[in-house]
Amino acid sequence: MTNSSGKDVSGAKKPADNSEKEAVLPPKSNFSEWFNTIIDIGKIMDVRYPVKGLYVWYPFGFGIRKRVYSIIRDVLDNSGHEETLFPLLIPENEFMKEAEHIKGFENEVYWVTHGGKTPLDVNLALRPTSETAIYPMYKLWVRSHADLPIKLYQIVNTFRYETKHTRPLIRLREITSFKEAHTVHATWDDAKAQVDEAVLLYLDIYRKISIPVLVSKRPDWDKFPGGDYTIALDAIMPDGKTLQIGTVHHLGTNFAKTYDITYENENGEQVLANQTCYGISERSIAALISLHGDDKGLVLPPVAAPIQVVVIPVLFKEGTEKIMAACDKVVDSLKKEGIRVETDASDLRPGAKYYKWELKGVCLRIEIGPKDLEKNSAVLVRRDTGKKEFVPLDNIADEVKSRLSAMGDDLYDAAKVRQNALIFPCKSLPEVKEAIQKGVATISWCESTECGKRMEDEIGAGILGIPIHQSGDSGTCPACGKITPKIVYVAKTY
Ligand SMILES: Nc1ncnc2c1ncn2[C@@H]1O[C@H](COS(=O)(=O)NC(=O)[C@@H](N)CS)[C@@H](O)[C@H]1O
Ligand SMILES: [Zn+2]
Repeated sequence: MTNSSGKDVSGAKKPADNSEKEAVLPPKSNFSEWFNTIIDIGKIMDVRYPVKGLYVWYPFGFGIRKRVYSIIRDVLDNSGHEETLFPLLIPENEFMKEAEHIKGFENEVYWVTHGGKTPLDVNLALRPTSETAIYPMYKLWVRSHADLPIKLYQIVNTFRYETKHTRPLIRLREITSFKEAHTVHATWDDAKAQVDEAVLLYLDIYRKISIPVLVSKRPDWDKFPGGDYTIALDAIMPDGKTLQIGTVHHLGTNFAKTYDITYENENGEQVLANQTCYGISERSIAALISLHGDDKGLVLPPVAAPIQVVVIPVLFKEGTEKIMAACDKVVDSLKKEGIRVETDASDLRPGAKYYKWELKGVCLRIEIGPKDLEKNSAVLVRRDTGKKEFVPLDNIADEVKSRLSAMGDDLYDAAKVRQNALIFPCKSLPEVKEAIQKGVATISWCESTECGKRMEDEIGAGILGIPIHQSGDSGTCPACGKITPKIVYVAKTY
């Protein structure tokens, strides 16, 4: 792609024409290459869009997103939240209130300065997150105690001029699937209760898509700009680095002061409101793909799989009609149960079919051949374990349903075992340094900033957070030797 002066601006890899062979998936042990390849050949996102940090959803990948985000919507809608939509463009004067007081996003924000050839009288920011779009409206909406709490969320695209290495699903400049909730409360404690609820809701969402997470309080120097404190959910990726896949921020009255959000209490006084905000992005999909995938490709929990079952007729010269009729009957009975099922009647060899559908993470494969028909049975193969079973055709729908529901739990349990195997309790900083090459270290910390910063400098990695569930056993802070009951996670992060 070239710009008006003929300069090649694509910067992306040359478009692969159809003749180019599909890339071969490397083993998952080479995680970085595995991830980049599966995003491409698994038809999740097309990374060739000619703007750095912006990517295109393939329909298959979008099918995964659609299911994950319908789970997010269900959990939020069933916990007193209402979905809405605020504008994308934010006037400079409102945005700069945040920049003066809170210094959050002024280095990451994109600006719109013209309408066509006409310079705008006020520059407009593309929302990097929507506090500065929403809170001037909250100021208009919040008059009295009776207006509280407000619990709204939106699922929008946001824009951040990320200067670190951009990657599809993990670090984008256009975050295409940014679910942001913004709540308003009468007191600091009410907002704290909302933070606690939001953490539980996020745990529920991630449990539903079989993702185990670490929950911790970010150190003060790493909290959300303008927040009182941040609770974060991190997934341990297969390479041992952590990916922040959700954050919940207690904002105190900081933004209410900046945007003058006050309510009249029972005594007729004007009181500053307390707020929270909490976000999830397409990193949720990155974690889903990364934690469950294997050397053969995607492994998708049934709730997120665009195709849950593929029926494969094993055809020979004769008996084709009978086999196809049996396959159609199976497909009908599964569709009646709301199961997402396809038949692969293509002329690919069976082995090539297995490869194709395993790559796409289809949860269950059903094979029906002449011998199966004679026994009125079919072969069922689970994608996660590869386990092969013969099941009677008569109640195939129940057989499939029971395996699909077991698979979601089994995927979670297996991922939880892998996560725990990547957490290394340490007693000294050299041990931590070694442990974070493989996963997440735990170490005692007296919680003083000075010790925390010293530890980070010596380790060459950041304190990820203070686990919200602490064992309570005491240890000694490796920086000052003080006895402390607090342990922290230390990890390399995305
Ligand atoms: N460049 C990015 N690409 C993809 N996801 C991102 C990016 N930046 C942040 N996220 C995700 O978005 C979540 C929320 O972002 S945030 O900055 O922590 N929090 C906020 O913006 C608050 N306003 C809550 S919505 C993060 O936890 C992270 O999972
Ligand atoms: Zn200390």
